[in-house]
Amino acid sequence: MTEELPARRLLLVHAHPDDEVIGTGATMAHYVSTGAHVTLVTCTLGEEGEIHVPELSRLAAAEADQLGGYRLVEWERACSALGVTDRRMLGGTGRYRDSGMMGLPTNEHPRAFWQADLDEAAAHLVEIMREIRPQVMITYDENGFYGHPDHIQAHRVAMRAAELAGVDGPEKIYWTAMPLSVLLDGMEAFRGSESNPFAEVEKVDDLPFGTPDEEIAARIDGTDHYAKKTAAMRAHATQIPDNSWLYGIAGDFGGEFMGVEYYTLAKGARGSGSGPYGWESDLFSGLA
Ligand SMILES: CC(=O)N[C@H]1[C@@H](O[C@@H]2[C@H](O)[C@H](O)[C@@H](O)[C@H](O)[C@H]2O)O[C@H](CO)[C@@H](O)[C@@H]1O
Ligand SMILES: [Zn+2]
Repeated sequence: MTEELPARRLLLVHAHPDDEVIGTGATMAHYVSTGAHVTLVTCTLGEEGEIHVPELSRLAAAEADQLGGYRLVEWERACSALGVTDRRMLGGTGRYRDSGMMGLPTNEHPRAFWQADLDEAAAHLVEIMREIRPQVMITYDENGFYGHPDHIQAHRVAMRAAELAGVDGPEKIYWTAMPLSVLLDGMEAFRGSESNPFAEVEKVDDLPFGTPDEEIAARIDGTDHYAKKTAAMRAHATQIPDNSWLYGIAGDFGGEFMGVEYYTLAKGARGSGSGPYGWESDLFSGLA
C-alpha cells in the first residue's frame, strides 16, 4: 500500500474534533502543501462538548445527545479547509465517546475513551500504522497537553500503538508543546484586552501547559497557511465562538502567532536545526 503513497507520511492522533486545528492546523496544512501524506486519527466525536451556537443548544449530551454527529460534520469541513483528505475516527465512527472533563461522571460512561482498553484501542491504530507506515507521528505529552482525560488517553494509545507496530511505527514521535517564551509574549500582548485568556493567570507557571524553550525540538512555520487554519477554526463553530480569544490572537499577531506550532521530540534523533536551541523547521529532518 505505501508504495502508492507519497514518500513522506505524517500521522496525527488527536482526542476530539477541533484539537486537530487548534494545536496542529498550520502544521497539517503545511505538510499537505509540500506533498506529504497527512493522516489524521481522531479518537472521539466530542459528544460532551459545549455548544457556542445557541440554535444548536438542544443537541447537547444532556438533551438530544446529537452533538457528536454535528461535530463530525464540523470536523470534515475543518479537514477540507486544511486540505487533509485522509481523516479517520479511531475504531470507526462513534466507537469511543468523549469522556468529559476530568472527574466528571461522564468519565464512567461504558464507551468513554477514558475507559477504553489500552491494547484494544491501540490495535485500531496499529492497523493504520501498518497501512500507512508513517515516518512521523504527532500526539500529546503524558499530561495530554492540558490534562483532559481523552487527551491523556490519546497519548497513551498513540505511544502504545507505536510500540506494538514495531518497524511499521513512526521513526520520530513529537508531542504538541507551547514554549514559555511564547506564552509570556501572549500574556503581554493580551494584557488589558477585552477577551484576555490570561486574565486570571498571575504567572506563566500557573498554566497547565508550557515548556521551557530549551526543551522544544521543532518550530513549524505554517504562517503561509494561517488563513486555512482560521477557516478550519471557523468550521468548529460549536467549540470556537466568533468572539474567541483565538481569533484575537490571529487579529493582533496575524499568521506569526497562529501560524507557528511547536513540538517536543519524544522518539527519534533530532535533525538539523537553527537558533539558540537548534529548533528543527522540518519534522522529517534527519530521516533517510
Ligand atoms: C480543546 C478541547 O480539548 N476541548 C474539549 C474540552 O472542552 C472544554 C470543556 O467544554 C469545558 O467544559 C470548558 O469549560 C472548556 O472551555 C472547553 O475547552 O472538553 C470537552 C468535553 O470533554 C470536549 O468536547 C472538547 O472538545
Ligand atoms: Zn480535545
